[in-house]
Amino acid sequence: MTIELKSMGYVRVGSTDLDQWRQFAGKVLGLAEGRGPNPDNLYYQIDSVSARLVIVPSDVDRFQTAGWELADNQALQDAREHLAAAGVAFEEGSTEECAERRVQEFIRFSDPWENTFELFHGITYESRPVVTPYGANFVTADQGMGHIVIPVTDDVEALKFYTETLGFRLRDSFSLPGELAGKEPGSKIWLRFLGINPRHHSLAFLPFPNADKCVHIMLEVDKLDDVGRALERVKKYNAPLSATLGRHMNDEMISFYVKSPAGFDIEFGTEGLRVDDDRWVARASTAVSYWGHDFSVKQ
Ligand SMILES: Cc1ccc(O)c(O)c1CC[C@@H]1C(=O)CC[C@]2(C)C(=O)CC[C@@H]12
Ligand SMILES: [Fe+2]
Repeated sequence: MTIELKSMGYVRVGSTDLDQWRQFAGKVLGLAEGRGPNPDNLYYQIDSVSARLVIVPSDVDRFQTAGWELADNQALQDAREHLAAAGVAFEEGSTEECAERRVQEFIRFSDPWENTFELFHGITYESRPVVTPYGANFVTADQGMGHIVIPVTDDVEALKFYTETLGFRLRDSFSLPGELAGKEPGSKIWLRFLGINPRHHSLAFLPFPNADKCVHIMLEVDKLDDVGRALERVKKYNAPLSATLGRHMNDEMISFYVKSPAGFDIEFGTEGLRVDDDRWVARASTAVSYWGHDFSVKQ
């Protein structure tokens, strides 16, 4: 028995200044503001799902959690048994918390590096088509909301945890010099890219500590023009660019990175690779990008 995650379903972020997020999510990223049960929160849609990105008032600006989607109640029950057998503690989401996430049921757990995630089923979706502010169409459906990169401190244990315990599949690896993590010169640490659906990676981990529990979240649109338009809005609204436009080697995504009000980056891209698990073999990329992605612009 293994957990069968379907996709990344939603992301929740704490904010000290919701107006900053209103401008960033609505005007810079071009997400559609929706409605939800708590009038104090901001709810964003990128497709028919009621609430993909939720901004919650908080005394700290930070990533809170992401929800991973399971097929149904039976799959969530299997996941509870699997986590219990693996010795991973979890909590049940309350009725109010489920209503707030617009899901039928969820559980919450932490990985060994204090990254908190949720597993859910039964997300709600809206009858009216979503109309985003600048007309971009986001690539979701079987590929989910996008991908997330999180920090871990032990890449060997993290690969075991995310593949054996949570059922992610290894899609690509990229090495960095061990010195970056205080290891001996000449050693390597591994950035691992893991998938659960045709999206090349839904989760990646960076093998060194980061005070923020999120390095970046990637959102994908279906046209290069909408990446270009978003990049123009980054400049127009003076949002801090973290990396220039480029094309990644492993998933072939053309993207740029912009700093969100929570401190982590949003990667905004297009043309990400779809993979077929029956044919895919895990590879090891030898560069971050074919071209571009200059991270030295980061302030
Ligand atoms: C290498 C790579 C391929 C596809 C991606 O979607 C993707 O986000 C990345 C990683 C980019 C990554 C980063 O976000 C933060 C700074 C990083 C860790 C580096 O120092 C090298 C790779 C960079
Ligand atoms: Fe990424």
